[in-house]
Amino acid sequence: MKNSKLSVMNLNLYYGGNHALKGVSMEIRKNTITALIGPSGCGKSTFLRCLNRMNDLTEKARIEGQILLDGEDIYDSRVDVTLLRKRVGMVFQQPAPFPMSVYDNIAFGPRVQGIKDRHRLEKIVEEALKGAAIYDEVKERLKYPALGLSGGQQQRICIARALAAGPEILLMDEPTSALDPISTLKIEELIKELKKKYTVVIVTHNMQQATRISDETAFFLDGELVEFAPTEDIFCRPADWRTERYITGRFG
Ligand SMILES: Nc1ncnc2c1ncn2[C@@H]1O[C@H](COP(=O)(O)OP(=O)(O)OP(=O)(O)O)[C@@H](O)[C@H]1O
Repeated sequence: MKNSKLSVMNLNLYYGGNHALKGVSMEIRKNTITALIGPSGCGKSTFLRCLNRMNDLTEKARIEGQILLDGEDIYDSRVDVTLLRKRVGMVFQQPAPFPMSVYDNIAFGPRVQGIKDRHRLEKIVEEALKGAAIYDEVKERLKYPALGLSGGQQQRICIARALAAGPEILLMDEPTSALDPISTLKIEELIKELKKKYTVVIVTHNMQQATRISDETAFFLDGELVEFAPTEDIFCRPADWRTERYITGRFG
């Protein structure tokens, strides 16, 4: 497919005897926002974690199928998983900055990568904070503890931390579910801005959020990808009766 960033082909995932993803295939296009929706336990987070091999950390998770990133299999044994996770960054539900200053939070990853030069680090931190639309709010407070910021600001610090690694794809697992409506809207605006540079895949329980920000929506049910289509089609003219029941609030 033209502009494909990630191609997922017949992906199955088992947690021991629990078949959590069932033959999922999907093309995720570059510079788009893809929303993953579906009832609790349908496999959204599991699917998201497959995209940067976070499930490798779960001992009993077994995967079959293929995921290609720019045409290359991310599960190939020669893949450097640390590098993969640099290319495919992740933002979680609970904003969880490290208990250190704003500056050190962002510089943490680059320092681990061996960048020591102060000017270079300063530039990376500034760029990442600007990219996460939080620079103006914290530029006078770079030495302050990140945990002293509001929840919405902390989440943008976490996004900045992900950006500092220089990713191509951002995976977001319900990034606004712990935030108030104003902070949520700010993060949504930011995500729409981020797609100019990055490819975004976001799990959300909030269907309005999916309609507000995503280009394409994937509806999961019981480990199966029921429907994957442009967001407008999913919400205005779903092809599958199960999608229709879900988006009209009749189950889930
Ligand atoms: N680490 C794990 N070990 C074992 N089973 C797991 C693990 N993580 C998820 N599961 C199981 O896999 C299935 C899918 O869970 P997953 O968390 O991916 O769903 P979800 O759609 O993201 O749910 P939610 O919306 O509640 O976060 C569920 O049956 C869940 O119990």
